[in-house]
Amino acid sequence: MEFTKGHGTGNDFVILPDPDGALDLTPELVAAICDRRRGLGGDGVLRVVRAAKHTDGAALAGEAEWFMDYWNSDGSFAEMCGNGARVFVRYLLANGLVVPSGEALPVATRAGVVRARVEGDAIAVEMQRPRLYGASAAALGGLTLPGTAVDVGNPHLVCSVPAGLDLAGLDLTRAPDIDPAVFPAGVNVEFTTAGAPVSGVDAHVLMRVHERGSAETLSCGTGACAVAAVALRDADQETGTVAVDVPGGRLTVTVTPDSCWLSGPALLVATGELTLPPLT
Ligand SMILES: N[C@@H](CCC[C@H](N)C(=O)O)C(=O)O
Repeated sequence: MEFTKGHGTGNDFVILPDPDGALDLTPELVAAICDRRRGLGGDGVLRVVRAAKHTDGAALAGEAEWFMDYWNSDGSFAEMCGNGARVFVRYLLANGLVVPSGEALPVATRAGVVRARVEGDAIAVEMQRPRLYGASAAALGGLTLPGTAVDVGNPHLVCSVPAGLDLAGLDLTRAPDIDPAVFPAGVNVEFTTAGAPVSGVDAHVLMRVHERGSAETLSCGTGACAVAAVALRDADQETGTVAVDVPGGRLTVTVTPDSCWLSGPALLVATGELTLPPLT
């Protein structure tokens, strides 16, 4: 079957066109495709399916033609993927599946319909406004770091790394320990520290992430939104623009009274033919 590979700030996805929902995608198949040695490799899979043809998208078919069926690299589902949505829109545009009209382009997801617009080389997606809902902590390598639980359609825990501790030195080769009572469905854990001032933004933070279902990735769009919301709260601001530097590049997050725009590069890098099932 045909595939396209794409990424947004190094968060990479295998894109599978399946307009009529005919593909029997299973957790095992997704994990095999995302395997970086035996498969194509990716942080996740984006299946491009008509909303009307997918059980999780059918109720949204009146608002958006296309449903982003997002899967993590371990074969689990997630409600939302910010970088995935941006790459998904790049794919729709590149393949003539949506017509740019000057209006924001709707995409159905498990977290509802998001809207996207092209901003020069970047794709911006209007996400739900991050909701900060409590305190928790993550433990790794003998450290316990306090953090804030944030809902961006999917769950996040944003932990500030204290001055004197090297963000780049954190060992994210294994998942941080989290409180399953707070996060019964697991959580994406972001580690942040302040960056040097950048003109034109209200705050600048550096971020690394250990994603639920995908391990450490070079970037996480929903994570950047969560981190931006926490940075603004810490600056006593309800709204504002935050530059979030991730290992794969820079994302810009603008929080308004009722929404959150995530912007950054979204690129398609390859197309080809995938032999299914690559399960051995
Ligand atoms: N990388 C994504 C988030 C993908 C989903 C996440 N791993 C989860 O399970 O919630 C992004 O860019 O937002």
